[in-house]
Amino acid sequence: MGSFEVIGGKRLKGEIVPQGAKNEALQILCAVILTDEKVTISNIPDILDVNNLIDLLAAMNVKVERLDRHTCVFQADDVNLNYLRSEDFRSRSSRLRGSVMLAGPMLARFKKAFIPKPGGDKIGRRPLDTHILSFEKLGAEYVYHSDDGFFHLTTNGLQGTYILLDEPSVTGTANLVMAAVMAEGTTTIYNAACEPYLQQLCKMLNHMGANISGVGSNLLTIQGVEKLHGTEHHMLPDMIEIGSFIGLAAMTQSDITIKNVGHEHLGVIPDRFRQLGIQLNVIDDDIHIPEQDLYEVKTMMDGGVLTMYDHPWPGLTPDLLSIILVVATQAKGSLLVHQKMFESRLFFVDKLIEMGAQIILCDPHRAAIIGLERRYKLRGIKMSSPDIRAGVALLIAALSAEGTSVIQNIDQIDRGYQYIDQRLQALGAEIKRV
Ligand SMILES: CC(=O)N[C@H]1[C@@H](OP(=O)(O)OP(=O)(O)OC[C@H]2O[C@@H](n3ccc(=O)[nH]c3=O)[C@H](O)[C@@H]2O)O[C@H](CO)[C@@H](O)[C@@H]1O
Ligand SMILES: C=C(OP(=O)(O)O)C(=O)O
Repeated sequence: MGSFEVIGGKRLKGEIVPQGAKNEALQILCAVILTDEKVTISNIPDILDVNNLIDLLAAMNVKVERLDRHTCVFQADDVNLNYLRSEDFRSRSSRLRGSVMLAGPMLARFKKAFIPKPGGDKIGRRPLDTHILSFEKLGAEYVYHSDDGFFHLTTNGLQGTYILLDEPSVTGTANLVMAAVMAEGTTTIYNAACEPYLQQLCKMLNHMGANISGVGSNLLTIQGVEKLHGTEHHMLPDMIEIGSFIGLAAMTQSDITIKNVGHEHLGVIPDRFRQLGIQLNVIDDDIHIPEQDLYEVKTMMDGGVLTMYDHPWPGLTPDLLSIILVVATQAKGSLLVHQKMFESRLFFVDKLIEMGAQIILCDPHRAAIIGLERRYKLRGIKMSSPDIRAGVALLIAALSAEGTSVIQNIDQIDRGYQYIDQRLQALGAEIKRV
């Protein structure tokens, strides 16, 4: 597996264009199975997870025509149902989390689905209960095969009903919505996740002939339709990449403009970075981060230490907490990061501590960061990327550090960040793939 060698301490300068959104892409690509007509998707990020899902669709016998690296035409008019019980399907599905969302469309269109153990970040327990219980409420039956970890789902026909989700799972809501669009009657989903990824999915499904209302809220009403047809869909910019670039600019004292960010879809993200004291200028649809010597973390109104925690949309996504944490290491002031959703996502702070950061890992969910105020730089070290966002947080730390760092296991970063070494080189970073 490859590594990045980074010589840190350089200020960067220039413009960067965010890729299409990874987590939107994973939902949208699964939705192409809902019709036998052509679906054209553009602004597809050229990243490992998404390319693995495209290959998986092709292995299911979905026709895939790549017009360019970011645009594909899909046609699921001859899906190979037998393939879904194969070892190859199991092995390909286990490479990414998003593969789990093939189940909803399969149930809707073919009345059966297989869910092998999905892959994705190892950041804590990631149960599938919300997915399976929702399918059951729509009228599917399941058998769990403990020998190979497959869920096998079948139905005689899905029936719309009222479903109160036990938690607003992102992929669980997407799976349920895709199952319900062709169910008989009305499905009401309360406590639905409503991230921009899901808003985009619902928008695309409505263009395909679905009847979903309440989009953007946690109460979705879906009138089942008999058939969906082809459409065209353009992916939003990746809000997690945008947040990562804001953090990168601040931490490396760089002057960076992030182009075409889709500001109206970023929710609280810009304000969370402003609370860290980072100056952001929104110019048209770009975000400009000027070179800043120091940023000072705000306190609570009563003077207490600021806490940043994750929360389902429109709260702060957990996927940006690792980035926020690394940026706080050089701030003036202190921050408490509380990662509520995942219990194994903060252990990478060991590496930051080894680099010289002042962090106290209070427990698996909470880390207190005492900003260094740039009194001294972090030191470059050899480290390994445990998951996608910790990987990028460590990369940001390495770019700001004194000396050379080596980051191993960069497949984790390539899962979600497109051509990241080349795009950082274009900003003046000294990074190479070794
Ligand atoms: C492919 C994809 O889209 N992955 C994203 C998706 O994963 P994914 O859809 O797998 O994550 P879920 O939304 O299901 O939940 C993630 C974890 O948080 C817990 N949980 C969830 C909601 C809640 O209110 N309270 C709570 O504790 C769940 O029990 C679970 O352990 O959403 C996560 C949460 O935004 C993101 O980190 C992932 O990047
Ligand atoms: C956790 C993430 O991804 P996945 O759900 O694909 O593992 C992420 O994108 O931060």
